[in-house]
Amino acid sequence: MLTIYAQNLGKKFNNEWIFRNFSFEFQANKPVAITGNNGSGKSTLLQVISGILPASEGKIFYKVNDKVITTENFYKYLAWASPYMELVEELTLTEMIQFHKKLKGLQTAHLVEILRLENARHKYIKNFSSGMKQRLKLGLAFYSPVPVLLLDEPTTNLDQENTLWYRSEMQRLLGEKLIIVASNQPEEYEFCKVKISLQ
Ligand SMILES: Nc1ncnc2c1ncn2[C@@H]1O[C@H](COP(=O)(O)OP(=O)(O)OP(=O)(O)O)[C@@H](O)[C@H]1O
Repeated sequence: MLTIYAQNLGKKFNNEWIFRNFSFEFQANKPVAITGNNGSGKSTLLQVISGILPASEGKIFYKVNDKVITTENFYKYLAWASPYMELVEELTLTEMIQFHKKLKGLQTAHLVEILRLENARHKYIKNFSSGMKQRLKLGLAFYSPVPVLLLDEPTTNLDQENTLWYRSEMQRLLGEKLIIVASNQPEEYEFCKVKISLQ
C-alpha cells in the first residue's frame, strides 16, 4: 500500500508564493481532486507531489507499507498524463507504444484497439489530432503497471465519447491506484471523494 505524505508544503517562484502550508496524506482507494481557478497552482502542486519540482518549504515523502521511497526513485511508481508531458512526436503510434512498454511496461497488448486508433498504427505522433494525442497519453498512463496515477486536466481535447471512455476507465482504476486529478471541470473529478480547493 503506497502513501504520499505532504507536510506543510509550500512553493514559490521568484519570491511569489504559489501555495503554502499544504498538508495531506494521499492513499489508494481515496481519489483526490485538486481544484481551483486558472493560475491557482494545481499543476505546480501536482509536480511538487510527484517530486518533479522541489518544494520551497515543507516535506514530501513516500512509503510503500513501511518502506520509505526516495524522491529520486518515486518516478518508478508513477504514471502521468498532463498537457506539459510530451509524447515523442517523431515516433509512429506502434513505435511509441513499444518504447513505453520497454520503459515502463504495459498491462495490455491491445492498447491500439482500446484507444480505437487501429487506422493510425503507422502514423507519426506529430500528425495526430490533439484529441488522439490526449487519448494516447491517457491510455499509456492507465495501462502502466504502477500504483500512482497523476492526471492534469485529463479530458482536455476529448469529445463526449472519449470523455465517457475516460470516466469508465476511472471507475475501473479507482480501487486499484492512488489517483490525483488536477482540474477545474467537475465532470473530470466527480468520482473523487476528496476535493481540495486552492485559492
Ligand atoms: N516555472 C515557473 N516559473 C515562474 N512561475 C511559474 C512557473 N510555473 C508556474 N508558475 C506560476 O505559478 C502559478 C500557478 O501556475 P499553475 O500552472 O500551477 O496553475 P494552475 O492552477 O494549474 O492553472 P491552470 O488552471 O491555468 O492550468 C501561475 O501564476 C504561474 O504563472
